[in-house]
Amino acid sequence: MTARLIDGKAVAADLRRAIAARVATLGYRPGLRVVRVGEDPASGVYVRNKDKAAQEAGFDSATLHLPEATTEAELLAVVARLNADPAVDGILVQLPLPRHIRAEAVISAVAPEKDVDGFHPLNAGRLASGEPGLVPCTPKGVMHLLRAAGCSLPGARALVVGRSTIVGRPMAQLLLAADCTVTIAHSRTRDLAAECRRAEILVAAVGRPEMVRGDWVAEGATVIDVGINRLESGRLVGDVEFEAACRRAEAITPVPGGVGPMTIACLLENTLDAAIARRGA
Ligand SMILES: Nc1nc2c(c(=O)[nH]1)N[C@@H](CN(C=O)c1ccc(C(=O)N[C@@H](CCC(=O)O)C(=O)O)cc1)CN2
Repeated sequence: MTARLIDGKAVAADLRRAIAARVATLGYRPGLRVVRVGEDPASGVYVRNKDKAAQEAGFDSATLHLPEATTEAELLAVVARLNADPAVDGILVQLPLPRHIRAEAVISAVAPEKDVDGFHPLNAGRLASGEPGLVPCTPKGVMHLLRAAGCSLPGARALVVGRSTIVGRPMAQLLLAADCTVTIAHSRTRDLAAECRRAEILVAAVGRPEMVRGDWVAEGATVIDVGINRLESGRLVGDVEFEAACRRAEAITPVPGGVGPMTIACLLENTLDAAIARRGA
């Protein structure tokens, strides 16, 4: 079997077009502010791409780039100002932050109704309770991809490899909300290979290059690779051994061009939802 590729670029482009069309019907431009602290080069690329996508969709978007030496108190003051600004519908603080700033303190300081990353504990709690709220962009994007790929979710055995608060946990909650039978695997899981081989839907979000071996993939599985790892050669690879997995999976996301583009499209979707919730349609 050679797996069908799930084209994240195309699905993201469709979603972005639909969002732009909806924005054009509003009597205002949804406001997005992305805060970047320091000089992490990858963050620089992601923040630029977010700003560009937001502008293209008709948002009022801007990036606040603060120096590496910004203190936690200074960053919290910036967040407080954005919370109070009526022109701002969505606030995103790009991660990772410099080591001297506690990410949890900053995430908790963002007003939950403007938390377009969906990382605030209130939004995490809403997701866990099955209540409506803002949902983290990467797992939300994965759900769009599974649906676009025609994957049948109710009752499916889904395995999420990784338990981060940003991807693994919300991913498991979203799959559960879609009636999958969900397992979360992590660094202490015994016999990860056996767990993977049982999965009809396998979501890898561990951040370790090609850790999920091709022969761990069940015949006919749908494989979603959330990992984006840059090797010393400069090549980007996912968390799944792609070529070997393609021989067993029915459908698979590539890296790049799979989940990554969906993260940005879903940021726009969250910002549009936050704007409509605050200001109306
Ligand atoms: N506040 C946040 N910080 C971070 C998040 C997040 O959702 N919120 N996620 C990641 C980085 N990220 C967005 O911020 C992101 C990563 C990758 C991509 C993407 O499109 N990747 C491309 C490849 C890009 C390349 O060549 O390097 C792809 O997969 O095709 C988009 C967004 C951490 N921080």
